[in-house]
Amino acid sequence: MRLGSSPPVRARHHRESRPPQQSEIRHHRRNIQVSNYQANTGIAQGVGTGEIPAVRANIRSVRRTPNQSRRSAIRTAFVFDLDGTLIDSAPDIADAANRLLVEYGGTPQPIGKVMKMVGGGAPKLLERAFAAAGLAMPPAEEVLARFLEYYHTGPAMMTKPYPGVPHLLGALHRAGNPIALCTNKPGRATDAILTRLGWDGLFDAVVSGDDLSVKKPDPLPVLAALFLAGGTPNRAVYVGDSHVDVQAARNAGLPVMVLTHGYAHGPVSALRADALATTIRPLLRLAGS
Ligand SMILES: O=C(O)COP(=O)(O)O
Ligand SMILES: [Mg+2]
Repeated sequence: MRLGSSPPVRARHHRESRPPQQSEIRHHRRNIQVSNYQANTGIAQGVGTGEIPAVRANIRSVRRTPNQSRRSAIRTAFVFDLDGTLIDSAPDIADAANRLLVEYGGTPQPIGKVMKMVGGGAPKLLERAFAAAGLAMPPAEEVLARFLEYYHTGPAMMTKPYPGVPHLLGALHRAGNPIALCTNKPGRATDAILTRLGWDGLFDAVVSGDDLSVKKPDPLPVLAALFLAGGTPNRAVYVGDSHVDVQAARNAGLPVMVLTHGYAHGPVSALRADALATTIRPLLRLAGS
């Protein structure tokens, strides 16, 4: 369920007349989506970066509970990118993009090339794919809708978590570290992938590429994800794979670690991240910290 549409599925607890059970409250609080946040605060789609203080104030006053504040205040928060960081999603993305290129009379592009088009959101990917195929770009909305039709038929057919990722996320979740997902991938595909991987309820907040009026590298999605998850910038780390992530983290004032297994466009050393890692496993040391 995205911003601006009907209430989020997880808000169903509000409709029940009996008080929610403790287990439900926990489940609900651990699954804060931007759409819940918008419904509860009245902040509409179209917020700009100048409104970050308002975002912060609203989240603090509306979302936090004494318990959750105590828990999050003493734990390092993690904001994760999705594609190329937690999951190797390029095979399914390339498959959908190539089916689209063929539909428009182009030739399929090798997966290695498509990988380098990922990171700036689906509209950017499509611009790059049509340019690589030597095709004139059709109207952006039309081509995005067609791409998503293809992609939604199986967004996690070949997509897999990178080694160590499920273990890390489980450890952070159990240890009480706030964990947020901040991806430029459109929300419907994000949700489908999380479900397919069995990750529903794992993240404390999920902000996707079409949840807000701006995407990474704008800091707003990063900060919204962080605050919604119960974290604060002075005790948080961003984990990504591309220049978009490094820029977004810098803009949000967060330290950034880059995983070298992802979809960076050039040499990862040129990204000037605070840390580079070949796998996500080193972060295990921070579980509970
Ligand atoms: O859809 C994209 O372009 C990238 O998604 P990401 O932000 O999870 O890397
Ligand atoms: Mg990425």
